Amino acid sequence: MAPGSTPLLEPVLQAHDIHKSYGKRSVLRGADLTVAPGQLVAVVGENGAGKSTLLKILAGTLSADRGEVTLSGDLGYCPQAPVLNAGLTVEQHLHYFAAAHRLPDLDRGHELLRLLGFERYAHTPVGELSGGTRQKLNLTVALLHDPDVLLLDEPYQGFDWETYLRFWDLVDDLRGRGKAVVIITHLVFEQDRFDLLVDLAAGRLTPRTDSREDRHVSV
Ligand SMILES: Nc1ncnc2c1ncn2[C@@H]1O[C@H](COP(=O)(O)OP(=O)(O)OP(=O)(O)O)[C@@H](O)[C@H]1O
Repeated sequence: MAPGSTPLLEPVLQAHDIHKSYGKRSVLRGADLTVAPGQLVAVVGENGAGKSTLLKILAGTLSADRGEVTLSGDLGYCPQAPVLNAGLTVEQHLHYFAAAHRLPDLDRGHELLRLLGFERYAHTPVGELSGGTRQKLNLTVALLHDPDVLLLDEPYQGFDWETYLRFWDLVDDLRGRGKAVVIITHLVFEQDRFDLLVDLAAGRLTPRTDSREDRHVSV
């Protein structure tokens, strides 16, 4: 069990003793994390602390040198840099990813376009979108198959205030439906939104004791 993390429900995501170096640069040195269904977790830390590296390892797009990640259920991952095709429209991305996830229709995709306020760009090629709108599509793609665990790497970069608020409505809805959400954030003012805040420093994760975790797990 990760220090300070005591979910009552079976974890949907567990990382144990994760180590990762880039050449001689040791970034993760025994990072542990346990996430329960419906838990909203913030990963905070200085620039270069290894937050994105950790998320990539949790998402399975980067291998750890040592340690183990256990996931139950579907995963959605929103990386910092959108992996989108500039020549395809927003709608074409929905089709592509819906097919990849074998979804029967685009209903959830269209709902996300509406919720994030960018339906008017449905037929615009990604190469012509603003950075913030590309980020909305990046998030939509991660959410499309309604995954059980969501890993979001600074997901609201470039969002205007209205979209930022809509983003949190979306997260509240996910959390209320038992989805686990792990978010890398730098924004100090939003930290009381989370059930659990973990600090990444010196390659290890340390839960903050003043998080809302106790409140959450007693619900
Ligand atoms: N592919 C790579 N090759 C070599 N070094 C890397 C690579 N990716 C990241 N690093 C280094 O590993 C360290 C951790 O990087 P990472 O991007 O995980 O940090 P971060 O906490 O997400 O930073 P930020 O808050 O600036 O986004 C940094 O020193 C970075 O330069």
